[in-house]
Amino acid sequence: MTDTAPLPASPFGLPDTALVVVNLGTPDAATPTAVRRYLAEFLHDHRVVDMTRWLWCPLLHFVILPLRSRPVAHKYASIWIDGADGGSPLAVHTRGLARALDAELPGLRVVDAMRYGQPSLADTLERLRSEGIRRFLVLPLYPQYSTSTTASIADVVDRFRASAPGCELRMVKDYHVDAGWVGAVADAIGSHREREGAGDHLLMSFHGLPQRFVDRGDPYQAQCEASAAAIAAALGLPADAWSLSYQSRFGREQWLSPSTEDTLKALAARGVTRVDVVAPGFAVDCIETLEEIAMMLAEGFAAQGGQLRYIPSLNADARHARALASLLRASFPDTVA
Ligand SMILES: C=CC1=C(C)c2cc3[nH]c(cc4nc(cc5[nH]c(cc1n2)c(C)c5CCC(=O)O)C(CCC(=O)O)=C4C)c(C)c3C=C
Ligand SMILES: [Fe+2]
Ligand SMILES: [Fe+2]
Repeated sequence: MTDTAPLPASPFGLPDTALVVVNLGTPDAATPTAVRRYLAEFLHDHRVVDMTRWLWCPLLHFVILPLRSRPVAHKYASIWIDGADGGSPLAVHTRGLARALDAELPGLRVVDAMRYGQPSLADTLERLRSEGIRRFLVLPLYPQYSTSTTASIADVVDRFRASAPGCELRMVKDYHVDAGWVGAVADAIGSHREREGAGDHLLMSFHGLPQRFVDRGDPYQAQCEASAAAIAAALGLPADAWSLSYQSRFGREQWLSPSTEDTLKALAARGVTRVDVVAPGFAVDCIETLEEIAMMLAEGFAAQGGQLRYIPSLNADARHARALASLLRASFPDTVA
């Protein structure tokens, strides 16, 4: 089949191919109960915490969930989006991006799904199959591949594939240096700099990962570095005008360094007062960007006499949808027109 050949239609004239846009997941309310339910599912995944269950389950159920659910619920409450179409920013923006992609890709049925929580990826695949979909394209909203995130989505896809003979499932692995995506991130940074004036330094902050994962072969760190270098090159930034750091450490073991917090302290100590922070690993805004960077780290930097300006994620921006649509056309030329 060529790039431009029409998709075979289902008996009802609807597309028989679905694009499932998958994100991590998020609580369905900013309450300790909902956060506990979400964290319990997330932190039970062996891809995320690989500690032996004998040790991890008691620690999770009797220490982490009781201690963490309430303060984390307060954090979610501080960023929650009100209104009929509201909710956790990660859910709201993921839904919005799926709608924007649906408009870009008329031959596909585009839906959003979550690895943890609702709408569950496993249930979504099953529902689509019951509605006649036989071909599935899966787009994890992680530009950089990690076993803790992308591979966990692949686990669900593999399980569904094994249970659904006759269905074809294909998945994007990563898009960390995809030219369209790099251009969209660079454009968003460029627009911010035009509007607000360029800061003295651009910090690209990525979600962290235990160092151990990288030591055993996870390509995540190398892909974050390649993404940051490509974005800086697209903006024409000299090496001393930007840096890369890792945020959102969880637990006590060694995570990737330098941390975003330490990097901001070092910049303040060097007399850098105006820092623009962007988070290119987060396709959409979430607790880690809106609460951790734009609220907590910004407050900490202000206390050191500086000004931190957070540049929002691409979210449901048309540039984002166009870049991902091109990526899908290039990745699946026989299916995406
Ligand atoms: C962008 C890529 C991500 C990687 C890699 C990643 C690894 C990773 N995360 C945790 C623990 C937590 N992460 C949490 C939130 C969270 N993580 C990502 C993305 C990546 N995580 C996103 C997009 C979010 C936001 C979710 C939202 O609802 O807005 C949380 C929950 C919040 C909290 O309790 O602080 C935890 C916990 C580990 C352990 C890990 C790698 C092993
Ligand atoms: Fe358990
Ligand atoms: Fe995380």
